[in-house]
Amino acid sequence: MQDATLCLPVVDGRVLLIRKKRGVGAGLYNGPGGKIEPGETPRECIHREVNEELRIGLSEVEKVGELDFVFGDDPFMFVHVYRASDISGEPEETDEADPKWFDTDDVPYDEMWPDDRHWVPKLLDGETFTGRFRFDDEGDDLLGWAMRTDVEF
Ligand SMILES: COc1nc(N)nc2c1ncn2[C@H]1C[C@H](O)[C@@H](COP(=O)(O)OP(=O)(O)OP(=O)(O)O)O1
Repeated sequence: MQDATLCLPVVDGRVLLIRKKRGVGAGLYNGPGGKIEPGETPRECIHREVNEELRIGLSEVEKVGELDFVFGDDPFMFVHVYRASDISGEPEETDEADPKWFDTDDVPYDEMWPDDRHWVPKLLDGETFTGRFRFDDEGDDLLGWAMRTDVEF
């Protein structure tokens, strides 16, 4: 199982997403984030990844979720999810990511991983959650999911 992180900065009624340019989920909108490196904490990872992908800093960062992704019968990724209420700097396009702000009532779910429509609204509503999402072998179709809310981290 690969551990990873994901963060959605939500500032002034808008959420900052990236159009992923390479790797897992390339072409889709997602929050910035990535795989946790050996010896790194999840919190250290999300600050590093956001800086690498967008050249910005995060502030008022809280952990709000944990997502467990399964492809076929195999564990795929365990993702620590953060919400940031502020950023420092101006998001820049890099070779990994193209940033874009969206109104929180206009999130582009049709261009995101299919699990996102189940947990992103909870994050935007200030809820905490865990979720387990089971995809087909290739990770194309979401076959089933289960979520809990009001979780303490
Ligand atoms: C399967 O469903 C997923 N849904 C969502 N919303 N996000 C997902 C899903 N699977 C993975 N992710 C996220 C979790 C991480 O934020 C990234 C992983 O991306 P990547 O493998 O490209 O991570 P990096 O460390 O940036 O990769 P390289 O440095 O090796 O390019 O996707």
